[in-house]
Amino acid sequence: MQRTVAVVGGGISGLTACYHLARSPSAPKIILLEGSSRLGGWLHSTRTEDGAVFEHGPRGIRPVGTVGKNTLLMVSELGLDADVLPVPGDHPASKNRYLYVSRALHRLPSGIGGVLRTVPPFTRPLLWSGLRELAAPRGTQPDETIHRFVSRRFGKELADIAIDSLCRGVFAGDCRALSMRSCFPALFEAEQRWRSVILGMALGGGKGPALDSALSRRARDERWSQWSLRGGMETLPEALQDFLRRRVSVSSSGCAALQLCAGGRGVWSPQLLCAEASLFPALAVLLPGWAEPLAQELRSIEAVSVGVVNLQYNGATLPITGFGHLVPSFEDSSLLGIVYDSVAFPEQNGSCGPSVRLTVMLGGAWFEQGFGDPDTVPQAVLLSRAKEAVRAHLALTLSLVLPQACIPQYMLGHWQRTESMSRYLEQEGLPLSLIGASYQGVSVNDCIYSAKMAVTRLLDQAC
Ligand SMILES: Cc1cc2nc3c(=O)[nH]c(=O)nc-3n(C[C@H](O)[C@H](O)[C@H](O)COP(=O)(O)OP(=O)(O)OC[C@H]3O[C@@H](n4cnc5c(N)ncnc54)[C@H](O)[C@@H]3O)c2cc1C
Ligand SMILES: C=Cc1c2[nH]c(c1C)Cc1[nH]c(c(CCC(=O)O)c1C)Cc1[nH]c(c(C)c1CCC(=O)O)Cc1[nH]c(c(C)c1C=C)C2
Repeated sequence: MQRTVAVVGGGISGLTACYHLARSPSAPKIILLEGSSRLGGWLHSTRTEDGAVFEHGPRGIRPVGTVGKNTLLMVSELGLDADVLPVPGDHPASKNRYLYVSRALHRLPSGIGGVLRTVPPFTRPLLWSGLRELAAPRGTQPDETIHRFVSRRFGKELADIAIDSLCRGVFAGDCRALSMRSCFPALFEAEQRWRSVILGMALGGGKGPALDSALSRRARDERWSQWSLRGGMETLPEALQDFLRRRVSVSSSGCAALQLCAGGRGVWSPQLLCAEASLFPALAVLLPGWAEPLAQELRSIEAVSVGVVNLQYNGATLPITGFGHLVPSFEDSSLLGIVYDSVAFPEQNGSCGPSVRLTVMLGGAWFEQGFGDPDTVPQAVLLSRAKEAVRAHLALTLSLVLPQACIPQYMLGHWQRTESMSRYLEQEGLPLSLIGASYQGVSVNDCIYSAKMAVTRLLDQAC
């Protein structure tokens, strides 16, 4: 009898799981249960009548590493090569990233010169931090906050300014609470294996699986820092949806409860990012009472809200060019940073003549402190905060759109939580896999790769 696999959640993780299930030679019957009226989750692009694109969630994907190549391979298989908008290595959006410190924008140092000289806002050359790292002893803790790890190895100034900002620009989170082991596993392991992160990065980096495609070779040759798609990131879930038509039954009535029946199998892709920080309880409540140990672990995975404000300034020009700028928490905790979308992807500006498109990211781990309850904060408050920041940082005035978002937070001990959930599923013999941004990486690449791996394991078990 043909097996049935249920995939819960039609974000990029769930759609990728369906894609690999449908392509398998022993494809099961696939049911996709989605709780909203559209598929794609956070890959959501608003396209205006004049052709401008505004992203609600991710706006660029990195092409590097196993996970980056894997995504480009899927993009190629879906026939999207011609839609890819690359940002090559010599583009200003690849070379220039800024920090807003002491009410001024500072370009982050790059190249040998940048490392040897003192570059503000830092008070000594970054070379000093590198030498300190090479001499620092190996850590002894099973897990550590990112801030502690970096202070111990590279010094406090780098942790306070650069790492604080980096964590806000990737996790919208606080590096004093996030786990090094779970957020940056490759760096954590480099220290364990080689004693030094720098040595580990230089000497380590074993070969991953062969996932090359013409697109990933082009990305390597042209040193792309990131890529998007002409019609916006939502083009990817749309292409997956086209592929899955007639291969998958989609139900948009969502999933109200999960029950095991004899011989049943399920791949669970929970709701991972939502407007509020309470998404994991959402999956936890679907579980039957007897799976309380799993529900408890799920409830303890936190997430933060991000106010995403898209702005378009017609006829304006930016005073600087680059990817964007980040604001460290000591400068302004509730303003995370501003992405200069029109610099990286001018093709998405639309036909209204020259314009500047920006995305202001607000809140994150500091949302409640800065704006109150994400459920009730008036959009006008976020909009005016965003416009004010653009005026103060970039001397531009005017406006458009705004949605909200959430990013899961890997706090200390996250690795134990994920291991304990896997052990529980194995011990109980539960036919379930947990995939998506709350477990093994928040990037689109991570979600796509972990969905593929879960399907491979599930199909292997069946053989
Ligand atoms: C503002 C923002 C910026 C980002 N920027 C980047 C970036 O630049 N680069 C990058 O790589 N990544 C970025 N990310 C991260 C990345 O976009 C997400 O981690 C990823 O899209 C998560 O995909 P997912 O499928 O796991 O979850 P989601 O996209 O949240 O999808 C989950 C799906 O499950 C559905 N669902 C929920 N509950 C139920 C239920 N009970 N029954 C059925 N269905 C249900 C939801 O409606 C949704 O469709 C960003 C995220 C945000 C929010
Ligand atoms: C200001 C807030 C945010 C900005 N982007 C995100 C937030 C919360 C979300 C995000 N950004 C990236 C990822 C994926 C990470 C990956 O592993 O691929 C996610 C979930 C990419 C990214 N953005 C910045 C960095 C340093 C990275 C890591 C990869 C890379 O080096 O490209 C920096 C950055 N993010 C934002 C701004 C304004 C900014 C720096 C100028 C917006």
